Amino acid sequence: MALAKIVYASLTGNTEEIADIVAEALENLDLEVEQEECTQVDAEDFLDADICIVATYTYDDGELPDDIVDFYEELQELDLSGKIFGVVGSGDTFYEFFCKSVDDFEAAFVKAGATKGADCVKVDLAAEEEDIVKLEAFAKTIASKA
Ligand SMILES: Cc1cc2nc3c(=O)[nH]c(=O)nc-3n(C[C@H](O)[C@H](O)[C@H](O)COP(=O)(O)O)c2cc1C
Repeated sequence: MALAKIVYASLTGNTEEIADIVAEALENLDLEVEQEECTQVDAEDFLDADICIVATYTYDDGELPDDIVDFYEELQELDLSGKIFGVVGSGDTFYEFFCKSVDDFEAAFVKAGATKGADCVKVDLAAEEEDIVKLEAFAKTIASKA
């Protein structure tokens, strides 16, 4: 059974809920899923996974959350060739750099040599019905690549 690892950063819960939605959708597609908060893991834990997923919010003018910076820096040093990746996240369209951390993680995965398994999903604050549809489609597409 393919293993999907989801690593998330979340301050007020929106991104954790997004990670939960993706995890449940992947489990319903018969994948084994491990979900961890970003300070509890090392980026190299992705080496055990077939599918590597990051869920992150964006802070202060398009910055990465402090909690996930170490993970982000480690990630870029890895060789993740042969791995499938996907990135989802929450932001707020009020800000100029909406969900920029999602784009930053996409670039980090590409630098690490991973293959994009599905288009990123950016959610405005908490996931609503239309976002859940997008997140489930993300899970279905990425699962089909494993
Ligand atoms: C001080 C502050 C700065 C923020 N800066 C950005 C930003 O630059 N871009 C963005 O898309 N969202 C920004 N946000 C919005 C958060 O990313 C958004 O509230 C998100 O849902 C938080 O996710 P969480 O509930 O998982 O912590 C900011 C929020 C705060 C409080």
